[in-house]
Amino acid sequence: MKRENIRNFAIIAHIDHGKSTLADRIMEQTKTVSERELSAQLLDSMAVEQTHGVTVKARSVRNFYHGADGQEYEYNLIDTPGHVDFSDEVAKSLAASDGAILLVDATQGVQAQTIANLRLAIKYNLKIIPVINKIDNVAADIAATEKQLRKLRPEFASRPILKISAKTGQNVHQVLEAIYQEIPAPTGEPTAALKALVFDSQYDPYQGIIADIRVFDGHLQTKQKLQLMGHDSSFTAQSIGIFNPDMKAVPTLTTGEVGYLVTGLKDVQALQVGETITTTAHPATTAIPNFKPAQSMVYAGLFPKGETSYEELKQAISKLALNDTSFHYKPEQSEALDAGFRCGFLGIFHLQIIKERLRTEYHVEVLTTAPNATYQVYLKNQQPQGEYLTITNPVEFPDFAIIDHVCESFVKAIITTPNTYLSAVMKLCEEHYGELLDIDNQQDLVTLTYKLPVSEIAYNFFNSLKSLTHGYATLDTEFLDYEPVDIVKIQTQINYAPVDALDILVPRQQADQIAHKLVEKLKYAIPRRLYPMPVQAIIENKVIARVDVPPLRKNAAVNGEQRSISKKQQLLRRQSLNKRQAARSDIKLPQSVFDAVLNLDSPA
Ligand SMILES: Nc1nc2c(ncn2[C@@H]2O[C@H](COP(=O)(O)OP(=O)(O)OP(=O)(O)O)[C@@H](O)[C@H]2O)c(=O)[nH]1
Repeated sequence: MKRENIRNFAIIAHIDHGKSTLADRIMEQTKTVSERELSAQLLDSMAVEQTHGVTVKARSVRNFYHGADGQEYEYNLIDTPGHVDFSDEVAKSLAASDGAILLVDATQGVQAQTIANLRLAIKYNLKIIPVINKIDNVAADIAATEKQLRKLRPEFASRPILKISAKTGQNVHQVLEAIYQEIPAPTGEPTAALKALVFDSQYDPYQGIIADIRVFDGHLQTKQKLQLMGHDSSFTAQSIGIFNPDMKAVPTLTTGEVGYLVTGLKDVQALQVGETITTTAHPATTAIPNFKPAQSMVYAGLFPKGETSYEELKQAISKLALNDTSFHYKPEQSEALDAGFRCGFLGIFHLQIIKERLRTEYHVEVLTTAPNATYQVYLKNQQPQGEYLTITNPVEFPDFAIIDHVCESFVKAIITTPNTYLSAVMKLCEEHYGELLDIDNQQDLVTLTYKLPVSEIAYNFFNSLKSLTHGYATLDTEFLDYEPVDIVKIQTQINYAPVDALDILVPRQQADQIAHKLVEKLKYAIPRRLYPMPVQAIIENKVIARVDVPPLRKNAAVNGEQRSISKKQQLLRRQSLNKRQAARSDIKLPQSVFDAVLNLDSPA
């Protein structure tokens, strides 16, 4: 296909506004797939996507469209996820696109994620086509949605705004026409040295790393010797192809085209998303400017559970990380849970999705510890001045006696909510030490901008926000800066043995209250033994709270039964023997224990 007739575009929208449905309709109307094949949403093929009904991974599909101008066009469509926790995926899709269809659900109007995605598209300099979806729905308020959209950007004020139903296919042909008319053809030099951007990748046990690429300059052929810009290592293009929507091999990918490259590389670290590929024979001189991978907001420990071994978890995690650039990991050794990984996520929902993907795609079971934010710890008499420790794991939090001060990451939280829930949302933010930065009214919607400590939103904030607003509010976060906070560590001992995996960092003001709640929750979460087990919460070497996990059977020493002294002594000896054997080593903690820490906000 000649370059002038290629269009690379993404569909961006708020969650559930209909991106995947529109992608399906486009594939159907361009005859990429038949109606029958579309019975299941094709692009959301991952098991976890089908269970949740959301798109987690971006997908690219090549379609051919016969325009009303008589020409044939190659449409490379990239489906993107809409959840706030996956904005990194959206960024990757946009880095490979020249234009974006901004889809807005007429029953819901403009939402926070519509605005956040629009911001990203503008950052990548994309041509944006605003489209109103779900016009067939009886609850659709097309006029109001159009009014909101027109206010979003000066260029939307007077341009035509398409109104479609992705479900019925009504007016979808107008979108197909607008794509070649409005989105520019890719630029680039077909005769220049090869420059291809890796915008996604996955791991195949037989074929190694398969990279999703866009060719920016030159062309790529099978069996070509390739290298990464800035690296010495080289590899051969085992095969190249396109998604149609399944993988289909092609001999060449030329300037502007999107497709896949089978690298044969078996080391999952060998190729990172965002890198530029060139040929060893005629290497390009400069790399394609990289997009910035998102910073991890929350960290949690992932440990093998049940039948899963450490090695299996390691394999699964490294392959998954290749496929998800916003997921980071490093090995961790816990006294209570043994060998595992410290992992960084964009948010709690991201953590849940990773956990499920590990289970459904890699068949490994994991235990996750309570998530925490990142802290910068400045020590007393620190040499050289201004140096700090970066703490992503509460276990590594230094002794309070040597700490000078601690800084925590803060985010800008942009919350869009219907007006009716405004006061409830503001109350929630204030309870979480939020500082109101901005408030913006758009008809029935209010967009609140708060500065919030990450630790406050790392736990239940998102769930509370959703339940307060019956699911209507949206949350988008952006890293701001580190600021001083007064943080202490709560350590937990079960049966006098410290359980490092239960360490949590909390604001000093709330520490006592949290310590009491924690032991109360643990009392019911820890599996019982034949003898009572004390659970203690310790802050700065002082026991702040204590409960006893009741024994499975009554204690020989305290039950009121009439027994001979020698019988009681015998029982007591046996119990104390049990206790000594049990202390430290064999406290097996189920996931419910860590969930208890996670749900400290809810009543005991
Ligand atoms: N009535 C009506 N429903 C639609 C239309 N388009 C999509 N839907 C429905 O809206 C829901 C969400 O659609 P999806 O296409 O999965 O939305 P999405 O934006 O891809 O969602 P995520 O991948 O989770 O971000 C589904 O139940 C669709 O059937 C439409 O034009 N009309």
